[in-house]
Amino acid sequence: MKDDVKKVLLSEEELHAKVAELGAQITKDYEGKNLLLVTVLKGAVVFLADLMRTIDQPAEIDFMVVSSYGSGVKSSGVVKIVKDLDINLEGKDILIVEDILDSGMTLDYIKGMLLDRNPASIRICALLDKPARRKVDLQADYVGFTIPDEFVIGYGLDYDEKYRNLPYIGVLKPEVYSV
Ligand SMILES: O=P(O)(O)OC[C@H]1O[C@H](OP(=O)(O)OP(=O)(O)O)[C@H](O)[C@@H]1O
Ligand code: HPA
Repeated sequence: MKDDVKKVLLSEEELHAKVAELGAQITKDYEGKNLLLVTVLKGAVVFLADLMRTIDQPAEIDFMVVSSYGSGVKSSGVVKIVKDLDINLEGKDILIVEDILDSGMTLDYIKGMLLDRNPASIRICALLDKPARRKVDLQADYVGFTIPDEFVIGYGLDYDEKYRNLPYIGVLKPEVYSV
């Protein structure tokens, strides 16, 4: 698998150090709150699994599955919910845990939808931020790394559903895309 990788963008060590830093900050900020970590499958599962163990507050977790209508969520911004959250959001302090904020269309839609359910608060924690591709005015409240406009894989992120199990974040060789 590593023969397909052109370069390592973020090593396992860099990822783990940053996740610990984010977890420490979230621990402070959510003292005495009703923290609910909301994750959109599948890309963010690896980040969530690591992050939640660095947060020293009693937290709940819940998952959503979304998919795009027709020509794709990234261009249209229209998202269909395939699996909704199980937990009632009223009074909860929601932290949406995402692997990457790219165009921002997915998160913009999800944040708006969750806001309608009367949570006490709602914030976004994105491991990666690719601001060069943003199409909506949306920023994460917690960002791990700001990255250049390159397609990245690993640590949960996929290309064609593969490479999620790479323990680091890398960039694929161009020939992998063209086969
Ligand atoms: O900011 P955007 O341009 O909307 O892109 C970000 C979204 O794209 C990825 O999900 P994807 O649709 O690839 O599904 P996955 O999580 O199952 O990989 C990622 O996990 C975000 O949810
Ligand atoms: O760079 C990326 N890699 C994988 N999935 C993604 N979804 C949005 N951007 C990316």
